[in-house]
Amino acid sequence: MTTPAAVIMDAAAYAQAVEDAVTASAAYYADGTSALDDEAYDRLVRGIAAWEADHPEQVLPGSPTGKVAGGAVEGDVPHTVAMLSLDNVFSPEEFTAWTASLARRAGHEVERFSVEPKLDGLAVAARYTKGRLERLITRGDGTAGEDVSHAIGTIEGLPVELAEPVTVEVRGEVLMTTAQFEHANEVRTAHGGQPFANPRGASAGSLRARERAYTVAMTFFGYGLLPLPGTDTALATRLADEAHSELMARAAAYGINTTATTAVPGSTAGTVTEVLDRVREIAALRAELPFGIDGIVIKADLAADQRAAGSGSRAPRWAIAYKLPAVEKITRLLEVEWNVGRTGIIAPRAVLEPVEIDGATITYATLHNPADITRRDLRLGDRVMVHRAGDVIPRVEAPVAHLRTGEEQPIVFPAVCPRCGAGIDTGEQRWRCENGRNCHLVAALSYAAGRDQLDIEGLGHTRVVQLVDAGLVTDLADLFSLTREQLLGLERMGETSTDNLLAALETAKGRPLARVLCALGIRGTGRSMSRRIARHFATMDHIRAADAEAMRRVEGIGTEKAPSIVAELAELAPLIDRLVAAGVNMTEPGATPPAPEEPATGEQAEDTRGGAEAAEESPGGPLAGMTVVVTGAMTGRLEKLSRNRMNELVEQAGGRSSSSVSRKTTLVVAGEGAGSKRAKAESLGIRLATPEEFAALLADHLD
Ligand SMILES: NC(=O)c1ccc[n+]([C@@H]2O[C@H](COP(=O)([O-])OP(=O)(O)OC[C@H]3O[C@@H](n4cnc5c(N)ncnc54)[C@H](O)[C@@H]3O)[C@@H](O)[C@H]2O)c1
Ligand SMILES: [Zn+2]
Repeated sequence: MTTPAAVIMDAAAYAQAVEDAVTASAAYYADGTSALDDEAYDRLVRGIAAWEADHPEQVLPGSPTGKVAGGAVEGDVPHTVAMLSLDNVFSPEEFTAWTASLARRAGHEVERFSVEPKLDGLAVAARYTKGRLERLITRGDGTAGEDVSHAIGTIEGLPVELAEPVTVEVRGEVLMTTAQFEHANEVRTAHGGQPFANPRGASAGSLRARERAYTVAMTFFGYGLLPLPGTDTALATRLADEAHSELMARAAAYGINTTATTAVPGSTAGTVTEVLDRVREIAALRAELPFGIDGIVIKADLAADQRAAGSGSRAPRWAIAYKLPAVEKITRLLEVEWNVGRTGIIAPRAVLEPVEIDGATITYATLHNPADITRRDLRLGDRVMVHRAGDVIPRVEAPVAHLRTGEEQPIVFPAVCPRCGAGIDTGEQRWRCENGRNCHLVAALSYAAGRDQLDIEGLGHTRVVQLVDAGLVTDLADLFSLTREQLLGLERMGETSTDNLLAALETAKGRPLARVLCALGIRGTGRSMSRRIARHFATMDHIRAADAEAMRRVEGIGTEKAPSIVAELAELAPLIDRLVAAGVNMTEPGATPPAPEEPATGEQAEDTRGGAEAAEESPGGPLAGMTVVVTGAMTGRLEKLSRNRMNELVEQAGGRSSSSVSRKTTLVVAGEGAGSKRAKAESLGIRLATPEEFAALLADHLD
């Protein structure tokens, strides 16, 4: 699994690629503000390397290939021994091939490897004189680094004073744990700064920053220990001769933090198989680690093997990075959705421009909670760093703030529960619908009682909440078994309102099947779909008897929707049974059930389908075969009818209701103030009717 290379066509594209890579690299090491994610950067550098292999005479001196930090970083403090990068392998095969070349250089099979996580931060050298930390230097270009001694004392795991008064250089990685990163961005944005895109960038930026009004914590993990000019001879000899694993134990004894304190401690292995087993173990733990790793570093453990293998100018030959797939990608934040969970927690979710991370296409990512959005200063349209490791739900790490265009928009937080419309308890970090666990039920019942469904007068949102809170109603059917006594027992429920509500419930039982079906709130079936299903099947029994195939005969129901509707109806069976028992109407006025299907195949099946449709419409009423659009204000007999009721009427009269005028439209009912739809109908030569004319046409269907 090697990152594919960018394709470079000519010298001009090559020069541009070199410039882009160096710019990205400089930003990456300086303060973590590269415009590219690692995968994009690696692809670019591979493209550069491929082009250079074909055009060796045209290699530009500024090329990043073969250099530590891509040649983009400089320093003025010379390193005693070069601080190199690492070569990479991406598969067991590549790793095995590397051990073969290592054996050739060492003159024998290497029999002891050290295996450590490859920590994703930045390398530093810490110089201790007589046990005191005196100087901290970045890797720089490998030969000289930058003095960052101002950070001494702010890095956990890198003590100012060692447990022994030794003069040594400790090398290791400075990084931010996930918690440190979150905190750093919080502090930073609170000080008016822009958030860092990811922990690696945050540690690079924070380590180099001087004279900030605040300090943020970072963590150090040592992975190297070597003598300095002032080291006493006996110790220097031991440091030169000890195995890597022994040096790590020594560093830990001095008080330096190492991977030994983590869930993925460095270990040794005797064979390639053992190494690969350990690689798999570490990789499997990656998603749960409190810090980022981007691979596993395998080193020849014994000093003699290391010496025999030697080093190149960019990387040692005795160590290799077994790279793991990238877990971070930059993409765009398109939208924020607010979902209400089972317990009423209202959780934001990021809708992303689809991005592939480690083989999976990511479209959604968690945003934890509203405070998190504020803390990260996220905006709609932001380029964001998305993190996904293993099966853990992808998360938005942070905005890539330096890529902002100014077009980004603030994220609007909901003022009421997006599901049931109740107030939101914003007292905690995680917002919660005031209806808590009842949110779903309240939303479902309020919807069912709504004007376009069962139209139960007197059963508004507040009343629903009251009934649910009192435990009187746990589903739709319970509404119809409410007693007078129960209702009278509720607060603010007098005799009159009780009687009115009971009467309204009685009326609701007689609503057409389409509305009852709609009240059930089956996913993907709104008002018009419910009407079509009800008209097609005529009775609830026919609907329930339908399999996916039969369901698909309803206009507008495709292969995906049909089985899900059938399955949901099956789930609702007990509820529907109880509604039937309560006396709720389960037939659609004016509709006739479909003729029983004759088994048919191929073209014949199509014919049967056409026949079924024709049969559905033929009993049809005055609007049979017509597609009707209603627009403008209704008057006369139609004045009080909602648009939904109008559409319902159209369909009861055998027509199809539509909301937009097209060539398929056969009639436009244009009331007062009908604007563009009327104009369009006129331009297309479509028949127009006034509300009065239409009422006359529908006389039989108006009550
Ligand atoms: N996004 C960008 O714009 C951009 C630019 C430049 C580089 N990069 C990324 O940086 C990487 C190359 O950087 P690099 O040169 O620092 O090399 P590297 O990160 O691939 O490997 C070398 C480094 O690994 C670190 N390391 C972690 N754990 C270690 C351990 N246990 N033992 C030894 N070393 C350990 C050390 O810091 C060492 O310097 C690539 O993955 C590239 O994608 C990205
Ligand atoms: Zn709610």
